[in-house]
Amino acid sequence: MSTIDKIPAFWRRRSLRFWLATGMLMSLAPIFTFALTGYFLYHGTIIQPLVEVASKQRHILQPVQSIQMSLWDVSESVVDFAIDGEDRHKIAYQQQVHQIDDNLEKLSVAMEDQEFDISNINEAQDEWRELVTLSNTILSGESIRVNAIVGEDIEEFELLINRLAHQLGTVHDIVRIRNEKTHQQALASLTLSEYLAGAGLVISIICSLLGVVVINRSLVSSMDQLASGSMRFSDGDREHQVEVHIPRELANVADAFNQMMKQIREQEDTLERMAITDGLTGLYNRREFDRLLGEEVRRAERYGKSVSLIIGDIDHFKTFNDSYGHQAGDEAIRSVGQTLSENLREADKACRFGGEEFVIILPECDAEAARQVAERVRNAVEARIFHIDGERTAQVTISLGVATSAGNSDTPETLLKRADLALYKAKEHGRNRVKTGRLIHQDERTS
Ligand SMILES: Nc1nc2c(ncn2[C@@H]2O[C@H](COP(=O)(O)OP(=O)(O)OP(=O)(O)O)[C@@H](O)[C@H]2O)c(=O)[nH]1
Repeated sequence: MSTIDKIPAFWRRRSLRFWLATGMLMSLAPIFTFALTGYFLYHGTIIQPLVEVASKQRHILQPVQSIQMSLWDVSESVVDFAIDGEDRHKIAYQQQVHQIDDNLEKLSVAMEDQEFDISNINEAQDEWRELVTLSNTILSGESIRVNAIVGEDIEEFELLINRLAHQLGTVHDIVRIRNEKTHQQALASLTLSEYLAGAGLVISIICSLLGVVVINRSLVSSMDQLASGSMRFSDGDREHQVEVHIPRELANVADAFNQMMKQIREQEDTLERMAITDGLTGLYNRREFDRLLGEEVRRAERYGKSVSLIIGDIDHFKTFNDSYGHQAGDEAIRSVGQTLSENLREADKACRFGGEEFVIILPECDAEAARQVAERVRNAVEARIFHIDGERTAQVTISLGVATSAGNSDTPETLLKRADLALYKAKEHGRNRVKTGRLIHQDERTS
């Protein structure tokens, strides 16, 4: 499966903006999510209960504590009055009574507001009223000493004070217990929030890493591919294709790059072909022939095989040119070139040696086989009728010289020389014929 097949169609060709936005969203989404969740969680389960606790503290526990303090002042004023009968105790008592009345009222309203059971507070109010009645009775007496009656009243007064204090203590405890419960719940929520914040942090880090991967996959690795593709091409790897599919912008660059590389490849191929071929016939040119002959002679030498060489020259070509014109001469050369290509094996290499001369390299081909090839070519050239100016037709013949090198008997130059001598003989013996060159001696080769 190629890389492109692994990318679902939806993701292919998505723009750079899309990938950057996706990467950023992946990084930031968990942070926003956890921030919002955290806010609602903190607000609903921690802040709100704590605010409630503080509010209860202020609206219930404060009046309770204030009443409890005032009760001791009331007790002190009444008892002191019973002892010394001074009016200042009455004044202090009245002030405390007002305060306790006020606070009891506030307490009752606050507890009702906060949906507490107010039976205790009602009982406390009843006991307070009883206490006020008894206190008023004590404070109306003239004695400055504690007599028997006042003593009884004082005892009952203290009993009532204690009961009221106890009642207020119960109210205080009820509120405190509920506050503690709320506090505990807030603390549990705080712990849960801490875990969630930890998990959120981990998820945020993972998502941020995923965001980095998305940006890396979409941008950095695509750019790396482009860079490595350019490097490979400059290092000579002409077949490498840059595979970039995301983001769209870089995929377009990759497409343009691949297209450009294809054009360069094609131009290079054309140039390479032009450098080794002859423009008129499409056969190998003289330079390539020199290289190919050297290569084949060396190969034959190394493996102890034979290699043959045929040189052909169009007969009376000067006369042909003079009769039909230079363009017709070119047509004749092209026609002979095509005849050669059509009558050779794939391994054989036909070249235009220059002018109206051709050479054929026949690897792993002995003298007799080469002679037969030359004969076949000669016949084919003679039989071919070609058009020279749209209307007229013409024919040419060709003389051919053949030379064969067995093992290390020849160098490229001696093989060529022998084939050339054979061609000369073919011309001498009347043209349109094949002649085979004799073996050259060692001293001839080195001279
Ligand atoms: N049209 C054309 N003529 C060429 C080309 N190259 C060489 N010639 C001509 O080919 C002719 C070769 O003539 P010669 O070397 O005298 O030989 P020939 O007339 O073929 O006689 P033989 O080879 O002895 O049969 C010359 O007139 C060259 O000008 C070419 O590319 N095109």
